Formats: sequence, structure tokens, C-alpha cells
Amino acid sequence: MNRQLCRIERILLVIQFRTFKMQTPRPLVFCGPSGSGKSTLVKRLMTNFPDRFGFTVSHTTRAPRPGEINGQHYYFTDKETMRKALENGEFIEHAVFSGNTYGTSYKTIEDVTKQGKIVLMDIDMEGVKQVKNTALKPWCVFVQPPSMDELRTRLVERQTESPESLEKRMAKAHEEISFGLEPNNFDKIIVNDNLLRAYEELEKFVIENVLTHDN
Ligand SMILES: Nc1ncnc2c1ncn2[C@@H]1O[C@H](COP(=O)(O)OP(=O)(O)OP(=O)(O)O)[C@@H](O)[C@H]1O
Repeated sequence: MNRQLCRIERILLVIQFRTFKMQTPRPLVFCGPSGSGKSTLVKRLMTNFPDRFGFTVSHTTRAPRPGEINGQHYYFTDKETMRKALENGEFIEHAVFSGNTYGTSYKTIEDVTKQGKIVLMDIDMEGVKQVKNTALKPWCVFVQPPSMDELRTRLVERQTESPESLEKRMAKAHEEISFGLEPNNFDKIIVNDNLLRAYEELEKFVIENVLTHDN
């Protein structure tokens, strides 16, 4: 009887595991210094594979930039609400940057998964450390700027940063690049020199790994 039960339990476990795998394919996580081109690459990927990927919208306590839409670019929230939600364990990852908290809620991951899409996340280094070893087993891609000078130029030309926030982003970039280039931290490193070339390299990685049947 006991042996029989063990066998049934084992079969149930296998079914459960298979169902879990079927429901939650490995997410695709992007990380890289601010201005390295994550959003640009992600946007292209989403345009080319609209039915396959769903972007998880992060929460943030920072103020919206001109043109940013709540629920599309971020869920804009206040510090107290965010603090309570974190306390309730509603976030799979979060990080503080420049006095503001950013995070991905379990709810947004669930929303994407329910649509039958692969979760796509754009998160910072601290967030990667938190999601890397979860059961989600994400594919992690690091977007590397071609040089620090080029990174600065792109941030300046984007015209989204004050001189102060520009310096903060540049200072953080050094640390992020060291983390990005450390062996085994990422499954793929893309140097975003030429956008077309970088995108093609990303797409090849995605097709050969993230979109394979056993993902
Ligand atoms: N390969 C490239 N060559 C030249 N410019 C680029 C390239 N990739 C991105 N850019 C430009 O660099 C700027 C920064 O890119 P983007 O906003 O995608 O960076 P990001 O990593 O998403 O930044 P953040 O983390 O601050 O959101 C944008 O103005 C974008 O158009």
C-alpha cells in the first residue's frame, strides 16, 4: 500500500512539475546600465514577437517623466503604498535607486503568464540577484554599452536626465558593468554598439534558447 502511494505521489509530482513548466516558461530578464539601450532592444523584440512576450510593468515611487503613462511605462505609486506592498510580500524583486523604489509585483508576472506569454522584465542589478535563483529560472541578458563615453552621450542626447541624475547613472554604471561581466551572472551579454547588429544577436539568442520548446 505504501509503495503504491509513493508511486502515485511521484506520478502526481511529475504531472505537477510538467504543468508548472507548461504554465510558466522561463522569463527573459534584461539588465544593464541606464542608457545602454535595454528599452530600445526590448521594444524591437516585442514588435517582432508580439504574441510571444508580455512586458511586466514595474512599480515605481519616482515621478512620471513627460509622456509616461501609468500602467504602460510604470505603475506610479507613493512611498507609503509601496512600503506596505513590500511588507506584504507582493514583490518578487525590488531595488532602491536615487531615493526611489522600483519593483516587479507577482501580480504583473501572473497577468502575463495568464495570457500565455513569456514574461519579459527590465530590472536592475539588485533585482537580477533576487530573481536569478527563484523557481522562475529566468534567462538573463546583460546589455553592455560600447564605452562609458558613448553611454554618457546617449544619456545626454536622450534629454531625460538632469546633470545630477546623469552623474548618478554614470557612477552606478561602473558597478553594473563589473556585475554584468562577472562570469555566470548572465546567460548572454550583448554589446549595444550598432543597434541593428546588437538586435540581430539578441534575436538569435532568443530564438535558439528562450523560444525553444523545452523552455
Ligand atoms: N545602438 C545604439 N546606438 C545609438 N543610440 C542608441 C543605441 N541603442 C539605444 N540608443 C539610444 O540611447 C538612448 C538610451 O537607450 P534606452 O532608453 O533604450 O536605454 P535604457 O537602457 O532602457 O535606459 P533606462 O534604464 O534609463 O531606461 C536612447 O535615446 C536610444 O534611442
